[in-house]
Order: sequence, then C-alpha cells, then structure tokens
Amino acid sequence: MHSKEQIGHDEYQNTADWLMSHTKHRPLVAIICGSGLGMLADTLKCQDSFDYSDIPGFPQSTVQGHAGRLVFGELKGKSCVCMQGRFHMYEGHSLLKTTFPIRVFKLMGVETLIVTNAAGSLADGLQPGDIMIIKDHINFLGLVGLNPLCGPNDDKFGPRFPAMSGCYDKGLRSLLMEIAKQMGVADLVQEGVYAMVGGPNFETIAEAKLLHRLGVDAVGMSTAPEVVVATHCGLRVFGLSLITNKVVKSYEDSESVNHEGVLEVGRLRSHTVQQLKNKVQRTAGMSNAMANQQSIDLLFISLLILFLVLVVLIVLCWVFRHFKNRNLTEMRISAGQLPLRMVIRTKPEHAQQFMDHLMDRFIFQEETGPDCEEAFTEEHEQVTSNPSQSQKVIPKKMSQWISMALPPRQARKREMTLNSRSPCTDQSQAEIHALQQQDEPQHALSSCH
Ligand SMILES: O=P(O)(O)O[C@@H]1C[C@H](O)[C@@H](CO)O1
Ligand SMILES: Nc1nc2[nH]cnc2c(=O)[nH]1
Repeated sequence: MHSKEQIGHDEYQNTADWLMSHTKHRPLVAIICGSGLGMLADTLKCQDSFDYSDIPGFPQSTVQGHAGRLVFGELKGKSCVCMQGRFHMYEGHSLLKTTFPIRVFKLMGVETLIVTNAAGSLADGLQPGDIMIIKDHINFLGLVGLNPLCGPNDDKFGPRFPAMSGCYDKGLRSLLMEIAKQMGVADLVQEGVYAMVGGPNFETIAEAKLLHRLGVDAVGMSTAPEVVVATHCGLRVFGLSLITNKVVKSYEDSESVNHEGVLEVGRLRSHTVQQLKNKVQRTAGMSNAMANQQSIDLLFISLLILFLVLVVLIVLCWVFRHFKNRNLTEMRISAGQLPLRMVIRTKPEHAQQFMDHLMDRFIFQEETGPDCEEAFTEEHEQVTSNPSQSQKVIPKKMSQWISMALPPRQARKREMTLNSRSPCTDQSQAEIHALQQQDEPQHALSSCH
C-alpha cells in the first residue's frame, strides 16, 4: 500500500539541519506525547517551540489532543525535544511519514526515545488511570506487512533485518518501577504488553476477546511503528501507556469508549505521568552523558595502566640484563678496514677457551702503513708459519682488535694488580703477564690498555 513511498536520507537531514539552525538545544532525549498528554512538555525550561506546519518535511497533526508542536527545552540542565502530538496511520499518513521525526531526532544526536500513549486495558489488573510500563508490543500492522521499514533499506540508519527482542530498555523499565515505589505510586504502575491496531475505530467485543486471549494487556493505535524505526536506528526506547479505559469484552457490558473520555483521563493523570516521565528522562539524559564520561575515564585509566606496565617491564628487563651480565666477561672484537664489531659475553673460563681457540686459528693480515709494517714484519712470519705460537708475540697488537671488560669483582682485582705495577715497562708487562697467566689468564690480552 505505502511500500513504494520513499523518503531519502537528504530529506531527514534537511529537517534536522533546519531544526538545529533554529534552536541551540542539542537534545539527547526525545519524548512523544500520547493523546491528552501534551502537557508533558510544560515543565521544560528555556523553550523553543515550532508548529509542525513551520518545520520543513514534517507531517501535520490532525487529531484532537495532539497540538502539533515540537518543543525543545531543558530539564535539570539537560536538553530534550518533545512532540506535542504524533502522527497516526488512520489520519492518512503513510507509516514512513508517521515515523519521520524519529530519524530526524537520530540525526540531531538523540539517543533515547520516550514514547507515551493512551490505551485501553484488556488485563483485569489494569484500571483506567493506571500506568503501564511497556515491556513488549504486538505490532498487528507489522505482522501483515505494514511496516515503516518496508521498501529499500537505508543502511545509514540501520540493518535490513533489525532485531526487535528487547526493544524496550530493561534498565529504564526497572528504574521506573523503583521510582514509582519511591513516589508511593507503585500500586498504579505495572509492566505489560501493548498491541497496536490500525484504528480509528475502537475494538469490537470479539476483537477484544481475541486480543485478551493473545496475552495483550493494553491496546492502542500508535507507538509500535515509532519503536520499530527507533530500534532500527539504534535508539534506546522507553514506553509508557496511560490506561484511559477498559476495553469492552463482554456482550453484557453496556459501556462504550470514546475519545473525549480518553483525553479526560489523560488530563487527570497528567501530573503523575509527568513526574514519572521527568525522572526517567533525567536518568536517561544523565546516563548518556555519564556513559560518555565513563568511557573517556576508562580509556584514560587503561592507557595509564598500559604505560605503567611498560615501564615496569622495561625496568625488569634492565635489571634482568644487568644481573645476567654481571659476572660475564665481555669481549669486543673488531676487524676490517671499516671495522665490523662483535660483542661476546661469556663466563670468564669460557672467554679463556675462546681466546685460546682464537689464538690457535688467527691469521693476521698485514696492515698497510709505516707503523704497522714495522711492528708486524717479524710477527707476521711467525704467526702465519706457526699460529699456535702467536700468543707469545701478538698480545700487544691483538688488543687493538679485542678488548675485554671484566666482571666487577675481577676488574677490581685486576685494577689493584695493575696499580701496584706502574709504569708499564717491559719488565712489569712480563710480570703482569706471568701473574695473569697464573691468576686470571683470560685477561692477558688487554692488560696494558
Ligand atoms: O496517540 P495515542 O496512541 O496516545 O492515541 C490513542 C489512540 C487514538 O489515537 C486515540 C483514541 O482515543 O488515543
Ligand atoms: N484501539 C484502542 N485504542 C485506544 N486508545 C485509548 N483507548 C483505546 C482503546 O480502547 N482501543
């Protein structure tokens, strides 16, 4: 029927842009006032209100008790937007049009939708004047394919097949029960299932019996399409039905329902509904802001913890390396014209073995330059002809390529030894060499440097 109608993303965006350029309010909560509940906007401070007829793209409200005004205002310093009047399909609007404001609100930054309505009760425990927290709904129109989400899906708003289980926020529902207890009106409030029918006629007795059998607690002519669209685009939803009449479900019953009676109950209970709505609204607005703040705090704390863990790890690595290397001899070996360097850390006794092997196998290349030539001419022949004897003649030259750092304890010992034999004459060199061969033979190569 209406599935060919489409509203482009731009049209929602244009309306959102128009509203944001005409008000400074940036609401996090939107409220839809049901029949006779337009006064829910009365307590808002710093109001900016717009007739629907002045808002580009907005449908018009035609039902008595629906003023047709969009009111922005503040409650305890938090901005919200309130629809004084909603759109029903029975007025001739397509379902897409009836839900048009929801997507506009989403684009304006709204996070929570509070829906209210007037409804007739089927549950025996719900009397006129009672307030039903909507736990779930039956969307009779949706069940037969009349759904505002029919037609091409706008992925920018939500998925093609959105889940609807849990569409009425559990946290806000239990919050309202708590608030009702605190306000001393708990006996007026209970949870239940709302069913939407197309209207505009009220139910026949057979229809009422059917709804009752299906487990419907209250019936009305709105809300479900709005909730479907809001859930599709990720809004948190909270719903309240004001029970304005009992649905006649007995042929013996001579009473009948009418719209004036519905509005009258709305007026009588307006104060209580307003108080309850205000408290939920305050919490909904606050919890959004707090949730944002909390996630920023959480991010900061996580980064701090990460940083501390890194610092501790670095310190541990340093300490570990320090202790691991504490008793090791470090040999730095460099070779080549553009020297390549190698560092070997090992236990002193292994260092000695390593040096022994090195001495046995090391073949010196003759260096160019006058100094080197002189120093090496003699050694070169000996070393290359008999490498195993090189230990006797090369230590002095080798120390240009190999330096050894000693573990602290041994270094001290060596220092003491060297200090007691200075200056470094040929004789003292020979003594030190002999002493080191005896005492700490692995240090012989660097003894004079
Ligand atoms: O807009 P809501 O759902 O509150 O209005 C209900 C359903 C009909 O529109 C009207 C019947 O009196 O009240
Ligand atoms: N369908 C329906 N809508 C209502 N809105 C308020 N009361 C009623 C009712 O009894 N039936």
